[in-house]
Amino acid sequence: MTSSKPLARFWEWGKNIICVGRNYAEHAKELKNTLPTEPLFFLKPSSAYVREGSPIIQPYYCNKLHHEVELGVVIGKRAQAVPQKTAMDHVAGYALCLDMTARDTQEECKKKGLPWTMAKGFNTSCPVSDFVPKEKVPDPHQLKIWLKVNGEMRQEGDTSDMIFSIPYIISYISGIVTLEEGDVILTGTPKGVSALQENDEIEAGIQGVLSMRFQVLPNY
Ligand SMILES: CC(=O)CC(=O)C(=O)O
Ligand SMILES: [Mg+2]
Repeated sequence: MTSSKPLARFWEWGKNIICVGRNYAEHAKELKNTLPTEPLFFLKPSSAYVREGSPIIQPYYCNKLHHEVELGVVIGKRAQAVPQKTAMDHVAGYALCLDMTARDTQEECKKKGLPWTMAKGFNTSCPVSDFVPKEKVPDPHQLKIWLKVNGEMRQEGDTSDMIFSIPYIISYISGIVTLEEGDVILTGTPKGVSALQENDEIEAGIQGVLSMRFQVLPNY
């Protein structure tokens, strides 16, 4: 197993950000989406990363910027078509991630049958926490993740509610896209996504593990 030490700065490596969508039934329901029969996934460029201390910038074309709090799984060892049984051997640790979404743009893309890159992959669309080595998380399917906006709770989810488990997701994705050390898989958001305003303060956390803060700024 590769040492988890260099992964403490996984967000600087220009690695893949792979996002699973509709992995919580209640969230799929709130957006009136159907439930997937296999993991639905899309990519963000690594320029989407932003760290605490820097703001989330609302894209100029977006009038409905949504937060989606998600558990990130950080890959520690190359995974190519791995079975579920050994999938967790490829995990180095975890991070809290936000899948920032230009919801109005995504709705337009869906209507026109276009890819979601402008809606999901813009600069600062992937705020991330510090890296948490897997030894510090006894069971990643028993974590409470939450997000507040200006002190008000908007999202409270439990990773036990994920439709597809982490080993299943790794096995499925790695059969299509080879996963490399430093790649991150965002595992989908629980219910409670909502629109943000300029200057809103976001605080999000994994209960008992860590929390992080970000401010939303306009693009000018
Ligand atoms: C409908 C979405 O935007 C999918 C997604 O990113 C999620 O469920 O998380
Ligand atoms: Mg998402």
